[in-house]
Amino acid sequence: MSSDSARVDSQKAPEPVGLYPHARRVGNLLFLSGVGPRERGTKKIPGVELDAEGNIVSYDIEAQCHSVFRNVRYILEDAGASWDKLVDVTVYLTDMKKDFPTFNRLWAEYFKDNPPCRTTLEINRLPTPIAIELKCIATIGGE
Ligand SMILES: N/C(=C\C=C\C(=O)O)C(=O)O
Repeated sequence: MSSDSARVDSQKAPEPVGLYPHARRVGNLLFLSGVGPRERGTKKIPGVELDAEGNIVSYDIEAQCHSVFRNVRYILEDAGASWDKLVDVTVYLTDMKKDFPTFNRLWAEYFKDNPPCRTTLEINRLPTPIAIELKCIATIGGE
């Protein structure tokens, strides 16, 4: 890995599910790895009911949205950035038709009238049994 970026490992966000940091800083930009609605130190996913094989039986998208926004905030804060420094967010939903209206409403509540750029995509499956994952870029420092 190039040494001209600094690794960020959050102590509050959920543990990565593979070999990647929570974020990397390059100059005054902060690139976050994709993060979902999980809780650090537990396999529990807010609002999700799983069967014995770990397949999703049901989930509450509102609980997942609150959780994933909280995790993004944790990573930003542990990196020395903040929520209002987000500039670009890619949103992955596993069920656009069902979950987009709720997600879109909560997004507006979290960002009020100064939101970052956003791209929302539907994908078939995420690496963990979650319904939403965010990929974020923020600015940091240099002010
Ligand atoms: N970023 C990745 C997974 C994140 C999953 C989660 O936070 O639940 C990845 O595998 O690249």
